[in-house]
Amino acid sequence: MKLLDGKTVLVTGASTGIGRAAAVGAAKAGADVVINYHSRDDDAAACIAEIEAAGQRGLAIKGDVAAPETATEFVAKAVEAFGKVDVMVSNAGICPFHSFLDMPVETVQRTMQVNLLGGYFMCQAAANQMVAQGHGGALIAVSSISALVGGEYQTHYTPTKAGLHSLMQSTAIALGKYNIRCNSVLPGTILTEINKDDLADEAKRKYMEGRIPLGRLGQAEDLAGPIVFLASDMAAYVTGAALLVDGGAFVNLQ
Ligand SMILES: NC(=O)C1=CN([C@@H]2O[C@H](COP(=O)(O)OP(=O)(O)OC[C@H]3O[C@@H](n4cnc5c(N)ncnc54)[C@H](OP(=O)(O)O)[C@@H]3O)[C@@H](O)[C@H]2O)C=CC1
Ligand SMILES: C[C@H](O)[C@@H]1OC(=O)[C@H](O)[C@@H]1O
Repeated sequence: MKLLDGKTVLVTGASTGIGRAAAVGAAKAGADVVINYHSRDDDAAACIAEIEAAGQRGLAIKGDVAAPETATEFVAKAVEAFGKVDVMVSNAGICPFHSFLDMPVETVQRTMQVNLLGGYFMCQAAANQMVAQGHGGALIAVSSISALVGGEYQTHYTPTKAGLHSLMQSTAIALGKYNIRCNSVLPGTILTEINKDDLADEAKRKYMEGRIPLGRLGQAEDLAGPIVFLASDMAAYVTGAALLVDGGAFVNLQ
């Protein structure tokens, strides 16, 4: 018996990085998995191949999470294909690093729309489906350590991560009566496409590594276990929680 046997798990932003690791991790734990992605057709197809190699069914649906209708379509197509939705992992996100004083309006708006509003509408669409099904479910938002601490070039980004953290707290209250659990994971610095350019700066990368008690930056796969746990019945009494997955970076003051 695997942790997610019989469950249908939806993951946004799963063509690469943390979303892909979560999708493949869910499949390895026994779930059928439907993924959303924005632009990387080949990577999305490769993710589905990994899901199928794990012996599970997979389906990729392209769409921009910034548009509310992407969420309702994503959930509807998942139900059409696999009959139900048990878990929504709202992961899609962007972080175009930029200084505060000259931050372009469009960059702020796009970051808010993708990261926060995209997460809101995805969780709302999944929750409506779960309520209609009548047997509970789990929402998991990929927030960030950046929900708790700031970043000089992330003034448009960190509020979206704090917002997702807060969204899971409020939805935990709103949806508890339906046995829908709502939690967030708070990754630290994880080596993915989102920060490839930022961490190409050797000095910055070394500095970030030096802040981490476990002595290394994270890999996308480091998030798979925590996400599978929160999706599973092992976490049946966990809701409104936020799980730091940061190698200890947050607690490392001195
Ligand atoms: N890496 C890190 O250090 C940390 C990351 N996070 C969060 O983790 C999440 C995943 O990031 P990560 O894996 O690192 O980054 P990646 O850049 O590797 O992956 C981002 C994923 O999001 C998708 N995506 C981007 N924009 C949209 C959109 N408008 N609609 C649908 N999908 C979209 C991308 O799709 P495609 O490639 O097809 O365009 C891709 O699948 C983000 O929310 C990020 O904020 C949190 C803390 C730390
Ligand atoms: C993209 C950044 O490297 C990454 O994003 C986060 O949310 C983390 O806090 C890191 O800053």
